[in-house]
Amino acid sequence: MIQVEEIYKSFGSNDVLKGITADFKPGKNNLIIGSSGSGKTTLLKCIVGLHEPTSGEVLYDKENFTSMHFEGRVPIRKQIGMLFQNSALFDSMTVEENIIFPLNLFTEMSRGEKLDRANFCLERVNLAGKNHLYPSELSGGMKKRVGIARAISMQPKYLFVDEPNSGLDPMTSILIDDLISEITQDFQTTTVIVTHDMNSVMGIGDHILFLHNGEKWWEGSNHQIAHTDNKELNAFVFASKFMQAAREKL
Ligand SMILES: Nc1ncnc2c1ncn2[C@@H]1O[C@H](COP(=O)(O)OP(=O)(O)OP(=O)(O)O)[C@@H](O)[C@H]1O
Repeated sequence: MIQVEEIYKSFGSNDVLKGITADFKPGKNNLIIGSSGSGKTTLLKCIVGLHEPTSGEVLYDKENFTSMHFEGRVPIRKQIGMLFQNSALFDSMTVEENIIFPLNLFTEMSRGEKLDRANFCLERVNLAGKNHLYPSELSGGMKKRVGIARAISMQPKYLFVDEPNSGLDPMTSILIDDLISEITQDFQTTTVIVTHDMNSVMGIGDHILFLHNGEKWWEGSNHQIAHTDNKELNAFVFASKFMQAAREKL
C-alpha cells in the first residue's frame, strides 16, 4: 500500500498541491483525474521521488520514502515499474533489449534468466515472438504493450502509469486499460494511473482521486462517480455530450 499524507508542493509562488492525503491499495486500479493543471503529474512525481514535496510524506508499505536519502530509496525504487506517456522506449534497442534493460541495471540474473523473463513478459502482453523488432516497426498500441512488458520485468509491487491512452484509438485504449487491470489483479500491484480518459475512469476506476486546483476534491469508485452531486466533478466527468447522454441511461 502507498500512503500519501498531507502533500504540499509549490514551485516558487505557485502552490500546486495543497495538502493531498490518500491511500492507494494493492490489487486496485487507483486513478488520479482532474482538469489540465490540477496537479496530477506533480502528485505522481512526488510519489515516485522525481519531485520532493514541499511538505508532507509518502509511505511505501509503512516505510517513509520521503525522509529517506538516495541510497535508502534504492530498494523501494527497484520495486517500482513505470509506464511513461510516450512509452519511452529506446529506439536503438530491440523489443527484447528494451525489456531486459532494467534487469541489466538492477539484477545479477544470468543471460538465460533474463531472456526467460523477457519472454514471459512479452507473452503476458500478447507480443510473444516480437523480440527482435525495433520500436520504429511497432504501432502505438504495441509500443505501449512493450512499455508495460518493461515496466513489469522487475516484478514490481508498485506500478505507475502516466496517461496510458494518449495517442491511441478507443479500441486500443480499452485493450491497454484491460491489460493494466489484469496485471494489477494477477500480480496484486499497487497501480496508480494518471488519466484524462473517461472510458478508463468508467471501465477500470476501482479507486478514483479527483484533483481540483491542487486539492483532493472527491474520492470514490467508478460506480459512485456516475451519481455524484459534486459540481466540479460533474462538470469534469460529463463535459462531453456523449457522457451527458450516457448519464441519462445510468
Ligand atoms: N517543474 C516545474 N516547475 C514549475 N512549475 C511546474 C513544474 N511542473 C509543474 N508545474 C506547474 O504545476 C501546475 C500543475 O502541473 P501538472 O503537470 O501537475 O498538471 P496536470 O494536472 O498533470 O496537467 P495536464 O493534465 O495538463 O498534464 C502547472 O501550473 C505547472 O505549470
